[in-house]
Amino acid sequence: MNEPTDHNTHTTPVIGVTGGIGSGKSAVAEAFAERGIPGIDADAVAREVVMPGEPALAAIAERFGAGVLDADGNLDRRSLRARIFADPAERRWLESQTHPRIRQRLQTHLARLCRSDAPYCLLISPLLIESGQREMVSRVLVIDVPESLQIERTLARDGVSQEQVEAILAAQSSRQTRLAAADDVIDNSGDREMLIDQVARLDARYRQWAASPQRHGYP
Ligand SMILES: CC(C)(COP(=O)(O)OP(=O)(O)OC[C@H]1O[C@@H](n2cnc3c(N)ncnc32)[C@H](O)[C@@H]1O)[C@@H](O)C(=O)NCCC(=O)NCCS
Ligand SMILES: Nc1ncnc2c1ncn2[C@@H]1O[C@H](COP(=O)(O)OP(=O)(O)OP(=O)(O)O)[C@@H](O)[C@H]1O
Repeated sequence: MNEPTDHNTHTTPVIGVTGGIGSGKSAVAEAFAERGIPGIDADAVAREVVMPGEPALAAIAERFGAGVLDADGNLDRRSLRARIFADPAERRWLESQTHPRIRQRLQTHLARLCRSDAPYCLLISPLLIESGQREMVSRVLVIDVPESLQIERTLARDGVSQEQVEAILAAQSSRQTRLAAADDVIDNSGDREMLIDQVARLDARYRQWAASPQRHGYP
């Protein structure tokens, strides 16, 4: 197992896709995938590191008690979600357990993904800027929507209360902070067709950029 661990060893450039809860990251990733661009989703990797048998799950059960596990020993995500978004100190503790492991696995997944034939690939993460994952990518694509729309779309999608969505939003970077870190922005306040059009335009630019010998500046 000699997986490269440094992002500089990847031959395929990685674009970080970020945005707050319900901004449309998955929808954007799907539109890129339809154009042949693969991606790895940090939320999916975050689920891997708390599977039964993983050290992070044992640490969580020790800290929060067996009440955060279901009858089969799986993480009760709803229960943990309620606890960590009600208490920033508990959230920071959870992140101290999970984020280093998530980062490490993302490196492994990216190393594999970036040996594929794709011209470039994506790292899709809600906390790209907040969690140090920024270092793993060559540029940052922010999916931008007003907070009111984030809340509206998340409420329509998930069985969560408005209060909980607002608590999750409060735990994430502000819209301004995210936009300040952006190399590129997709405005996802319109319909899906508008989203797909923006992805098509960006994909054309990214392909040109990825093929350029020095990959600096804007394509
Ligand atoms: C608290 C948990 C169990 C809730 O699980 P649940 O299935 O309900 O939500 P899911 O994991 O799909 O996350 C949904 C959204 O919540 C937001 N979110 C999740 N964790 C965090 C966090 N630590 N800080 C801010 N927002 C977060 C993100 O926008 C994410 O897309 C889970 O989110 C978790 O383990 N979080 C800690 C790991 C983490 O930071 N993951 C974020 C990706 S690196
Ligand atoms: N342009 C759009 N028009 C209408 N609905 C949309 C649009 N883009 C995304 N949605 C819907 O809004 C919800 C949130 O989008 P999506 O799941 O892609 O966001 P996300 O950023 O991946 O969220 P999370 O961080 O919570 O995983 C989904 O139900 C999705 O189908």
